[in-house]
Amino acid sequence: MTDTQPDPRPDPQIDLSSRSAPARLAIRRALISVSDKTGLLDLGRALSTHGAEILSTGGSARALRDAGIAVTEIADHTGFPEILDGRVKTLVPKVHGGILGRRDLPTHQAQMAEHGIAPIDLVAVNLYPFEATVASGAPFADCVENIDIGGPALIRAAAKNHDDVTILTDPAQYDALIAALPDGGTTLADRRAYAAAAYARTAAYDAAIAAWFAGQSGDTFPQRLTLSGVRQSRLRYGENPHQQAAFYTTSETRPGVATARQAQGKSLSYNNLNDTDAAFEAVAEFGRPAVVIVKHANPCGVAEAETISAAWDAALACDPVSAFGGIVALNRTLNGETAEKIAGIFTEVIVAPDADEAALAALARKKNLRLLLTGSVPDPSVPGLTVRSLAGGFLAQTRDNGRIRREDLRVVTRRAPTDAELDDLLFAFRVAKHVKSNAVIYARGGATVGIGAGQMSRVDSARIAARKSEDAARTLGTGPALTIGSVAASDAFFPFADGLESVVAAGAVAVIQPGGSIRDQDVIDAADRAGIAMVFTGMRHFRH
Ligand SMILES: NC(=O)c1ncn([C@@H]2O[C@H](COP(=O)(O)O)[C@@H](O)[C@H]2O)c1NC=O
Repeated sequence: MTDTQPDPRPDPQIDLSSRSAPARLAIRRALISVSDKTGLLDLGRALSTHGAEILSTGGSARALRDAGIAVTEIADHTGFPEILDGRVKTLVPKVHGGILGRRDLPTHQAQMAEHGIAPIDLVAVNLYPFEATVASGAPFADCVENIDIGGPALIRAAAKNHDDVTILTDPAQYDALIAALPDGGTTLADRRAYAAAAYARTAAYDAAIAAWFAGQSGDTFPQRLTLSGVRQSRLRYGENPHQQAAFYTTSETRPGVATARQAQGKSLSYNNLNDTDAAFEAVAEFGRPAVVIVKHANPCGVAEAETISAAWDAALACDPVSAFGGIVALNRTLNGETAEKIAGIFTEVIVAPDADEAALAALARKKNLRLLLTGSVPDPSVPGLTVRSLAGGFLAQTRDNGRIRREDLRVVTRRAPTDAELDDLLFAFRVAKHVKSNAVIYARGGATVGIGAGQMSRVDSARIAARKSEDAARTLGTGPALTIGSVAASDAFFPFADGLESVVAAGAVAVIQPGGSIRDQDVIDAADRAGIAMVFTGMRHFRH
């Protein structure tokens, strides 16, 4: 569940002696104007029971009245009708004066009395569903009409005058408010927490509107970009125990860690979330049943096969030592047979679109193992933005949704790859996209047999991948390293022939790489001398 409640505990650093605000604020008059009517009747009933007069706008007033709760239409209170199809309902001095007038200032009190303005002690507002309207693909005019004007004005006014006014912006806050009524109302600490949540809400709302407008004119990188998220959980710690962390979700509905249902297991850590995201994005690249095992955000085994169980076997065989304590992502429903096998080694997280009954039963014994079910798999070709912070700012870029197909490849060597080699080359290059640079991948038969990740030299990545393949062959007792006769993928071009010569030395018989180096011809000549096939993709997949 989304963790939207403001933390009502006062921050010890904050001076709560604020002017003459009472310890508890009794609510004599409340203004309710909500689009999302969830919890409205419970709130209205509780306020009414505790003697509050309720003012309310059209639809909210109707719902309250229909439930038998006493309510005054805002138009009757202000003496001014709701006009312009609801564009002006509460934007009148009698409402905003009642919210903004300071109770501790005699001048404010005198002016309020002079103009017949009654104080409003609580404002409960949630906004026109702009984000949901946009997400539904509604026409431009409908989206514009769903930009709430009066609501944010009420929220901002009430939050500003939090000394005297309680502001609720989310039905999830109603229970706490209802519980505070018998105690005499909200505390100043409560109201400050609600005010913080209120400004965060209007900021996020305006950020969504700004992003939508920028998107309408095709501007992916507007002059000012506001990131907005809702805290889904506080994490026990960050990447390391001395770091604090929390998980925020955005409005993006891409299937993955943010939208998944956790079917079992301990709570997810910062590293779990990061690695699971990496694993699930990688496994989504493949059309056939596929498994990706990730350690420290890098795949240590990837395979596709006729069945998900066979894909697991092949992915594990790539590097069974590193797979210990890994994150396992599947692009098909987890079945009992595969679940039994995965549970056979220590696994931190399994993420899959779904799991059948047998799988759930098989994993139930492993109480700590986290199982995330996402419903579907993300589409790797869908565009989107990714961001990363750095000192003094953040970098934004479009998601790497590049996908190389067979027809994009250019054969640059005398020998052309066979059909089977082409399949493996494309497979290996898709894996390379999800391995930190410099990445060199060896693959055969739809499975990785050696992964070299994150090295400063491409030659080192090639050698490390080959050595790991030898280690795996030794561990599994399968004879010589499986790189012999494999294909190799490089995420970026070989700047010199030495990288290519390394993969040839490891036994690769076909290579896929972007090309584009000024020394491409040296690399092609080396490939021809070795009698291997090589294709250029024209697309690089750096990943940092
Ligand atoms: N225009 C106004 O003065 C105004 N005052 C409040 N609203 C919004 O009207 C909605 C509630 O309307 P109703 O109670 O009629 O269902 C709320 O989402 C509230 O944010 C307004 N609508 C939009 O701007």
